[in-house]
Amino acid sequence: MSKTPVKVAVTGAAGQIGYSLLFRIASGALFGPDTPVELRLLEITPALGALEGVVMELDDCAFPTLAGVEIGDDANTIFDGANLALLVGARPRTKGMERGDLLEANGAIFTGQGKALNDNAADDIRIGVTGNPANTNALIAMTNAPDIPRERFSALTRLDHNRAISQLAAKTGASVTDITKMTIWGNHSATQYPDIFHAEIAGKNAAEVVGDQSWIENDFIPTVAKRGAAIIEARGSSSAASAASATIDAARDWLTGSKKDDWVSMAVVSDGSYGVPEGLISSFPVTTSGGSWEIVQGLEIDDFSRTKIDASTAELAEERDAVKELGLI
Ligand SMILES: NC(=O)C1=CN([C@@H]2O[C@H](COP(=O)(O)OP(=O)(O)OC[C@H]3O[C@@H](n4cnc5c(N)ncnc54)[C@H](O)[C@@H]3O)[C@@H](O)[C@H]2O)C=CC1
Ligand SMILES: O=C([O-])CC(=O)C(=O)O
Repeated sequence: MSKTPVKVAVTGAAGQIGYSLLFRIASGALFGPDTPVELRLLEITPALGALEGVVMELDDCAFPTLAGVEIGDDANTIFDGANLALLVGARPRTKGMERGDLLEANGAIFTGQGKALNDNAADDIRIGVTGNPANTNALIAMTNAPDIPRERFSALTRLDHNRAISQLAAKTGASVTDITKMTIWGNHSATQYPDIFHAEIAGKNAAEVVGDQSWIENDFIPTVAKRGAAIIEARGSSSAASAASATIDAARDWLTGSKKDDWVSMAVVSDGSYGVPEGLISSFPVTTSGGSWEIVQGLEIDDFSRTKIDASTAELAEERDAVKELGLI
């Protein structure tokens, strides 16, 4: 293992997601056992003490793939030379809050971080945004990083994608590995549209296998879309280990490629495909390869799906207008 380490920057590293995410990255879950990783961890100043404790634990794991750790509260320093930036740091919502409530509180973080990435990251930088409201935070960071190609930014809807696969597997008795071509459209919010009309279970159309439109509309879609709130209700704090796992899945597939005859859901900048307004960061079915993605084309969208996609992208347009109003983009 003599390769140059991949520099992975993680923000909000002392938070709950960070506590799961860092150990998985350090142990090779993202780049495999033969690629050393340097972690570059950003936190706000008051959390640096706690972050030092996390670094002590990372040291204590003696991970063969962990080549070094740098911590700090200055984004310019931490993003210096980063090849991958996972922007997790943001205030999570608590009971009773909707994601919209976080727009102002968290949006401001992403202007500064977008600029710092623009000025300091490596030329091959890829940026994944997990911190909520993830799509609009990614839009803010992208807009504030004019020198970084727009397709290098994505927001996390892989957790929703994984949740949708899990729910469909439970309903049909299929194994999660039999389920392919799941799609999350739109915003990582309660308006998202988990779509099984193009999904397959062991090669058969998933909606036909289920054969129950009422379950799709009244059970599956709301369960997936409101899963984050259900976890907050049950746990008293928002999903963390599953969010970290999805953050890894998303980055790994982006960099190493999606599986043959399958696709993944990623929120990426719209080129107008499927009527999603150009420039919004919206979730699509995408295939990936070597750090690039392509929106899957040619899927038939019926009236039911059209209405759902339009509702979620209308919410994204409203969020974009709100952050424009706040001067963040
Ligand atoms: N997209 C998705 O699927 C999911 C997103 N999330 C979101 O991820 C974010 C993080 O969640 P948790 O780790 O549970 O929250 P947390 O509150 O445990 O940790 C957040 C950390 O971010 C840090 N932070 C705040 N401002 C920062 C800044 N300017 N720079 C660097 N670090 C900063 C805080 O000090 C804190 O340690 C939240 O916005 C949450 O809503 C959570 C679950 C799923
Ligand atoms: O719902 C929340 O606030 C946390 C989150 O994004 C999720 O679990 O999907």
